[in-house]
Amino acid sequence: MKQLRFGLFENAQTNDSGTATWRHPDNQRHLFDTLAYWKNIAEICENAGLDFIFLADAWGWADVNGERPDICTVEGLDLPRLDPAIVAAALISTTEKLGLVLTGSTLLEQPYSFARRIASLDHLSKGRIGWNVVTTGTAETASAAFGVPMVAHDERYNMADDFMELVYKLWEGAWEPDALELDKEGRYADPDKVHRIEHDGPYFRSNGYGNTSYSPQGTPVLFQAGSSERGREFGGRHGECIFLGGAPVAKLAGQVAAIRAEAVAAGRAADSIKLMAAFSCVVAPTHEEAERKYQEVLDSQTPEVAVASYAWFTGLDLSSYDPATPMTDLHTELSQTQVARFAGLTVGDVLKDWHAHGVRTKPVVGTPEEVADAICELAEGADLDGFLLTPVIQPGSTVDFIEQVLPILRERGVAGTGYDAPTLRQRLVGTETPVLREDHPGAGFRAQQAALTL
Ligand SMILES: Cc1cc2nc3c(=O)[nH]c(=O)nc-3n(C[C@H](O)[C@H](O)[C@H](O)COP(=O)(O)O)c2cc1C
Repeated sequence: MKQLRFGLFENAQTNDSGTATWRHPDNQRHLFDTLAYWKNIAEICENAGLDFIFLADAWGWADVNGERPDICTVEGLDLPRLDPAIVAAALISTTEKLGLVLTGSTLLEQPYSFARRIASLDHLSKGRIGWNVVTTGTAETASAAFGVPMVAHDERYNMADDFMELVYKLWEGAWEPDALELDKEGRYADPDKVHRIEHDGPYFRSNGYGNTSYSPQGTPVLFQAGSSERGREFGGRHGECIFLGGAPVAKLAGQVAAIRAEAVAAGRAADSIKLMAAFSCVVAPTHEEAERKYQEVLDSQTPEVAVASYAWFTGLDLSSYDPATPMTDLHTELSQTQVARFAGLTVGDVLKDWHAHGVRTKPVVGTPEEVADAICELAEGADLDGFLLTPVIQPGSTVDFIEQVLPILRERGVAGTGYDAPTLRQRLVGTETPVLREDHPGAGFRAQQAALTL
């Protein structure tokens, strides 16, 4: 079995994933707006040799028929938050090896300023930055807040393709990797290695010089998680590391095969994309204790959150449907994944499930051995490259995994023991150098390459 990679799912918000576990007495996430919280989490991850912290993000809020229900404020469901790029910047100086992956939206960001911000982080962290490319599932309220037009689901991916082309030009083509000479007797930089870029796309335009020089990784490691047909096509083209929601092993295996096929269709090697499934666990020395711990997490949550939370992700007000309505009758222009994953269930079933887990899958509840077995079965059965640990409470869930489960996986030889390469891309994608593989479409925008094809 291959050596698995592990990242930690985090969110600069008191709750995440559409659940509201903040009331749990051991949950420290309500301190998310303090540097002390983040330093502690990052230190725990780095000491354990986890590959990265992933900072999710969302824009907009829960909206039920034009109103943000008071329950959202009472439970801290959707707001307030911090900007993950700022959290990542703060953690660069408190860590040395840990990868820092942040979420950024191609609907809401401006590519030129976004490219500059990411390159700045990659320079300062010496190549530890990843970008989770999202088209924004919660688009309706977010577009209202940002004052930009709402764009339909599949078109958001066309827009994202255009965004990518422009940022590749800036990251890969504007400054050659060896443009800076830093010779005090000679030149600071070589003018022949600094290029104007031109982009006149259907959605974005830019004409002129890049604002940042070539950063250690050039393009940050590209993460993606869209699972609709169009989302998968986008991921197969651009993604280097793709997150999958947790699912039964057979379904995951199908998703993995479909994504690898998309990569091949885009002219890339099937194994150039690393697949990581979200994984949640509640672990304790005995099975009974683990079940009791999990029940405490469920009991800490208020059921009324579910309607508002589901509406936040999908725009659908489940309380307005008969509970017996099949989920296959519903359609959304927001996150289609959050409707499709419940095919075969009714609206009533989903409300119950959503209260417990939100967008998260049901945790594996059990002893350290049971959890390690579940990880190995999933990884082997679905040909996964790693897992994104999604904690139910923080830092407790993370510490439990690190102290109780990780040592078993290391003993079995399926988890690495530390940082075996300097940059995030080398560790995660397995490249020899810190930059994009040659078969990645972004590599085609390198200045040298462009010159060769002229
Ligand atoms: C592990 C994981 C993490 C995700 N993190 C975010 C996030 O931080 N922000 C976001 O807007 N969407 C996030 N998503 C949602 C996906 O980016 C995507 O919008 C969703 O799967 C719907 O895909 P579709 O638009 O192709 O239907 C995440 C999905 C998964 C599985």
